[in-house]
Amino acid sequence: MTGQQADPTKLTGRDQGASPPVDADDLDMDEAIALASGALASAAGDRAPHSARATAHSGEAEHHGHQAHQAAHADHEGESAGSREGPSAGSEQAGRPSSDPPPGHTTHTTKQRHDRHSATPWPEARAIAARAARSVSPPAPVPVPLEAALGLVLAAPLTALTDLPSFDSSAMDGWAVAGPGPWDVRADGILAGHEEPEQLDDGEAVRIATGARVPGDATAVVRTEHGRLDDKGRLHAQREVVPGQDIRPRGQECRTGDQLLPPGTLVTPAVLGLAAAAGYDELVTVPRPRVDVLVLGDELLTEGRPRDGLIRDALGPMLPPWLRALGADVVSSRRLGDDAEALYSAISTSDADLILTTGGTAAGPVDHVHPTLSRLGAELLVNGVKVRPGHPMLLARTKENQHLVGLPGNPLAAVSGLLTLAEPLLRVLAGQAPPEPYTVPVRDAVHGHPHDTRLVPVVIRADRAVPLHYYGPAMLRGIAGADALAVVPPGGAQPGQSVEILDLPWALSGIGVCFT
Ligand SMILES: Nc1nc2c(c(=O)[nH]1)N[C@H]1C(S)=C(S)[C@@H](COP(=O)(O)OP(=O)(O)OC[C@H]3O[C@@H](n4cnc5c(N)ncnc54)[C@H](O)[C@@H]3O)O[C@H]1N2
Ligand code: MOO
Repeated sequence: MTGQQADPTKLTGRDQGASPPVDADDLDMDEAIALASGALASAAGDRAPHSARATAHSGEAEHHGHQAHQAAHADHEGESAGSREGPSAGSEQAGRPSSDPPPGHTTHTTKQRHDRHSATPWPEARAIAARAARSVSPPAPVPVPLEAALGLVLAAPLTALTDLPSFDSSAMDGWAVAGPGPWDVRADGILAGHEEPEQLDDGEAVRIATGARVPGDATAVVRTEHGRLDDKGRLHAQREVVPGQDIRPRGQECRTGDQLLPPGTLVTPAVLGLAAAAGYDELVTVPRPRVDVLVLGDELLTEGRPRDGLIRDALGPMLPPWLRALGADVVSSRRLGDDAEALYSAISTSDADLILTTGGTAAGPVDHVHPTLSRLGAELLVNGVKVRPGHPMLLARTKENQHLVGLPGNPLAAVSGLLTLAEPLLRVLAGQAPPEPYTVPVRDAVHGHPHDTRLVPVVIRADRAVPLHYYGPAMLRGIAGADALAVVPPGGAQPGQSVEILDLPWALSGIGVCFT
């Protein structure tokens, strides 16, 4: 990994030796119920945190366990009780499968809720997101000056506008020679950028610089260090001279009209260099998909320390640069609080290709995303995904050529939604080919969810994925030190088992390249 100084796999201070915090979503509701009813009593013996979760509604969970586990219990409880609902609502939830409507909820709300049975499997959710983007009418390609094209994708093949090299040129500093030596050396030399030099006759040589035009009839270039001038000023080669040596013939790299790169190529610094060499001043590119980010939640502060039950908005600072790294143009990023009208108005007036909301995807009293989509007549393409964290994420078509990805509010759950739904969609809209999937064996056992895929922050060390601690849905501590997310199948992964890896955009390319 580039530029990483600290090793996040090493624990320090009082965390030393602590086992990874149990994730808030280690169990699904059915298992929690079984635990609560004692059916899994023996399993609960060595999984104390889980049994604590099953009784979370009684308020005991917060007092179980120690150190890092305590934070995870709080999440556990939060997950089963609903992040903005009180303890009694929690106890309702903890006692029934998530597919059952809790008392007091309207049928409308119940239908909007995601449950495990209607949730989309993780690989399928990604495929649906990519397909949704392919259903959009492709935008007109735009010509962009070279200096603004980094990170965009070529909308047309990069075709050579010239032969490269465009003239026969010297590969070395030395003498251009004609015929066998020794050679009489002309008085004038030839530098790069000079006009066409005079022809050489057999037995003649001329001083030449690297990159300069080779005179017609020159048969080779003799490097400075391989030639010697005698006292009459004649040049002698000190090595055998092979015809054509150190001459770069015109068109060696390409001929005018050759395709140098196909459409869909990401414009990297090397592509900019090649394009310039091949004669381009601007490149025809796929316009960046335009994204509006809407951050929901009355509890969010934009500065200072958390206080009075308010917390810092972690997603406002995180999502725009991450989206840019995925090829998007973030047109706006706004905080709307928990205001259903403001959300309705922001979505209905947006002309972005993608609207990204954060928070408000669950069934709490101020979770307005589902009702608003329903009011807008949006088509839900994905309503919950079998992935932890982040299972309440959603994808909707809000109008022709416009989609909305609803990210759950828990920050790591939001990352999961970003990589599961927004990334495949944006890649297609941005004209990028999907990255070739690859797997890496995990170094340590990774705890899995019984039914769902789990995304776990990892660092790659010696060709092994090392799972990081602090991967609870509300935690960014793990992902902030990670190279990638490991895709852990239902049931978990054993040491040495290969799992798919989702790279984080900055881990390979470095921050300067990917965030322009
Ligand atoms: N009854 C149910 N409650 C919940 C369920 C469920 O299935 N049934 N799912 C839980 C899961 S899992 C998640 S994830 C969250 C998703 O909730 P929302 O998308 O509605 O998000 P909020 O309730 O608005 O927030 C959740 C949590 O995240 C914090 N948050 C929100 N925005 C930010 C931000 N920009 N920066 C930092 N933290 C943020 C918020 O304060 C809450 O703590 O729902 C569970 N509940
Ligand atoms: O636990 Mo949720 O799955 O935080 O997204």
